[in-house]
Amino acid sequence: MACDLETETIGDGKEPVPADVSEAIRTLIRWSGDSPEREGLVETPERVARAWREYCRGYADDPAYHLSRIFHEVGGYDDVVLLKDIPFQSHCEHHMAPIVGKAHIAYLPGDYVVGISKLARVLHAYANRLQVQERLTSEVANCIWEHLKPQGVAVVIEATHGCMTGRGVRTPNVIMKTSRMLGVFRDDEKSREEVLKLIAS
Ligand SMILES: Nc1nc2c(ncn2[C@@H]2O[C@H](COP(=O)(O)OP(=O)(O)OP(=O)(O)O)[C@@H](O)[C@H]2O)c(=O)[nH]1
Ligand SMILES: [Zn+2]
Repeated sequence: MACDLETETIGDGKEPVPADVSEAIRTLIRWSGDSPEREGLVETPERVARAWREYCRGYADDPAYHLSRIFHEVGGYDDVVLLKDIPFQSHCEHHMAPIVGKAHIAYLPGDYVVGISKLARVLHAYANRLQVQERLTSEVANCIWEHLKPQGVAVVIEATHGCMTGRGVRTPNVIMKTSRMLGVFRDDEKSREEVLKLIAS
């Protein structure tokens, strides 16, 4: 599969769409109450199919790859590194509706640090899949813990779920918050309080 990890596109955006995928989307349009033969909808099945390949590009992206280039020399820096307010989009695995939010990723280095963009890349590699917020939070934290081997990792995610705002209970402006603490941030209350304060600041 052609996946350019730098620009985060899949193929050239014009790859052929299998006939059964287009037909499935035509069926969905009919089920929704419209006609797939209507002029404005004729090319929609292929557009939707390609859009979904793009929303789900994380399946072709190995999160661990982004943590394969780590640095030993940090000039004696031994305090928390925080990447705050990283915007992301995902889709919930129950309704395939948008999850939109921001993530905060912090770690206390052990022997290594990583280029900060890589933390956001790990997030997107997992977010661009069908998800539940709890698993997304855990997967990001576990990946950093396993591959960067820090003393602690804290991942906090705040997001709104389209399946709650646009359908179902139809309750707007509700934010779901999840957090996953590992190492020192899990075991030591003072360290956890410090990192949460930094995230909230
Ligand atoms: N814990 C959790 N729940 C989620 C997430 N995304 C969506 N959900 C919920 O998943 C649940 C699925 O419930 P079901 O009863 O199987 O589906 P449903 O009948 O469409 O539920 P309603 O949304 O209440 O109409 C809903 O309560 C959603 O709000 C998530 O990331 N984490
Ligand atoms: Zn949902």
